[in-house]
Amino acid sequence: MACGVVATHLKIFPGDSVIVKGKILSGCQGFEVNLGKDCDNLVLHFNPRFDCKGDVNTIVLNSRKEGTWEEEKRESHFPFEQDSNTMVTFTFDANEIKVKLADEHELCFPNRLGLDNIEYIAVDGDFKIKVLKFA
Ligand SMILES: C=CCO[C@@H]1O[C@H](CO)[C@@H](O[C@@H]2O[C@H](CO)[C@H](O)[C@H](OCc3cn(-c4n[nH]c(N)n4)nn3)[C@H]2O)[C@H](O)[C@H]1NC(C)=O
Repeated sequence: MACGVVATHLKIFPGDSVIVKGKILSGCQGFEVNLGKDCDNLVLHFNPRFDCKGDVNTIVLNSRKEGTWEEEKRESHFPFEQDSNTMVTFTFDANEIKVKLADEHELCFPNRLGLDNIEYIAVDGDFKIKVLKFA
């Protein structure tokens, strides 16, 4: 997997959104967007998998607390194509993170860590980030 982009010391509060735009590389096995406090405390690990770790065309979502993965959620709605551009919007709320995919489909993931702000974002995998926008 490519070594991606990391942004720290952010001040993302409830009601704020992060828009990630980029290109899914040809032959992509998977990519991930991680949001949270730091790399070991993630309120959301968003991990579309084309074909890796036993998953095919599945979005794996999870949280990570003090370096330990918690219970995964899986989403079979998979509007991603290799060698194409995509956009994902993450809207942070005190109780959950709303994820809007490029086809307007929305997912929700609980704010299990109870974070009242997000200061860390990391994008990694077979993905070339083009835009990281805060709204
Ligand atoms: C079936 C038996 C065991 O279950 C498998 O267990 C794997 C290992 O935990 C799961 O894969 C991990 O799933 C995680 C999300 O739950 C992550 O996607 C993880 O890859 C990313 C990753 C980040 N990090 C990491 N280490 N340190 C930091 N900061 N980040 N380590 N791995 C994957 O390696 C994998 O998703 C899971 N599969 C199922 C079906 O549950």
